[in-house]
Amino acid sequence: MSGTDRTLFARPLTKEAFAPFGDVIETDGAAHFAINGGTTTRFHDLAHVDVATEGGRPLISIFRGQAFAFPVEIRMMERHPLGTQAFVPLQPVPFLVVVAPDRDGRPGEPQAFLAAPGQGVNYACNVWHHPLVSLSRTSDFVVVDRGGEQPNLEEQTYPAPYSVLAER
Ligand SMILES: NC(=O)N[C@@H](O)C(=O)O
Ligand code: NI
Repeated sequence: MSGTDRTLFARPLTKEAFAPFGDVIETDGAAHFAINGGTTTRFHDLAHVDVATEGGRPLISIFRGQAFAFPVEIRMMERHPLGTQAFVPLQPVPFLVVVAPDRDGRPGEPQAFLAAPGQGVNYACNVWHHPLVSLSRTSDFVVVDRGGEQPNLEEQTYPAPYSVLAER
């Protein structure tokens, strides 16, 4: 954190840095092998999808996210206690990923990551995150998450907003 005490700088999204919050979905460094007679490469098992808790089922949806401009105000966070949630852009566009550790049932200080074109994310179960933040232009994302009858959305508002800047 730098600048005022509620200013964040987005840092590059990497598997290592994001590991406490979930998976980075990307071909770089992924296990892969040729299939279909060598005409296709399968980048295999890129994220841990967990949506079966309490009878949940996997949903595949498309979110069309409107573009935000920096500085991005982070006023609230949410989480999905019963399942993971993956976002994979359908076009090679950057987007902003904001997550936070849990602090006694509320989101702690947020961490901002800039997903590069070609990257996606999979939030682990019950991880605090900000709803989709597209950048540059309205973009479509394939979203894989949990369907079921039980409530699976918890939201918390920060006492004061954080402001995310693109970079130092
Ligand atoms: N609410 C909803 O379906 N979207 C959020 O979960 C989100 O993370 O964007
Ligand atoms: Ni969500």
